[in-house]
Amino acid sequence: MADTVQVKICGLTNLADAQTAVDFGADLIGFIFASSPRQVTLKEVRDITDNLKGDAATVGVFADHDLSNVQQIAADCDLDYIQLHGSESPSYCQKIERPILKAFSIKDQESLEDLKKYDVDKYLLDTYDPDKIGGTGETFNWDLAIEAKKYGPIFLAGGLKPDNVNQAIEKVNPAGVDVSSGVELRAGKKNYRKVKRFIHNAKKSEGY
Ligand SMILES: O=C(O)c1ccccc1NCC(=O)[C@H](O)[C@H](O)COP(=O)(O)O
Repeated sequence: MADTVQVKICGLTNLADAQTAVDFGADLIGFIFASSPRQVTLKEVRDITDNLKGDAATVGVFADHDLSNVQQIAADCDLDYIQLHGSESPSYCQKIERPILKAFSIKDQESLEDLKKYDVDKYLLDTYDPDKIGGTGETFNWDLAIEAKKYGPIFLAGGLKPDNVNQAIEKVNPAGVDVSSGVELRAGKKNYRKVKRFIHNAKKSEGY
């Protein structure tokens, strides 16, 4: 049986969607401060987290932001994790005083070379796309994710959906799975049936 897998629902933009994800059992919920159709403001995230019931960890997603900007937002929103989704250096990551999910765009074997330079809490593997840094809706070769586990705990992202998340967990046995577009009605608005099925199917792998 697979180990306990953490489920992160990303790209949340409003309280109703965030509360639904938490109520269905999400372990982490992600808010995108990077440029994205799912981008949120500090005020929007404060409004969500101030009113949210439950104990999911909150994740702020940034890409090549000024360090001081990240630290300020993290403090103002009391974020539990910082997800760095750009080309932040290892020394930049060391300066963040909160647990880090460092995202890596995976294209081929060579993409894994970057991981060995970083000492972070979690390695989030996402699909390489020349035009998007996240939310691609596309999977990558999961054999590379299996190989990446030698560097530390990985979160598998990229093109996961209710219908393939169980297969992904059975194959890769990651520390966590992450989804954004695969559980949406449209960019920035979640489909509750898909959110429920995604979390159910991910947790099913643990024998739930
Ligand atoms: O989702 C976005 O729009 C996004 C934009 C810029 C940086 C990061 C972004 N998403 C971060 C995530 O953690 C997503 O969940 C991850 O990329 C997977 O997305 P998807 O393939 O749509 O499930």
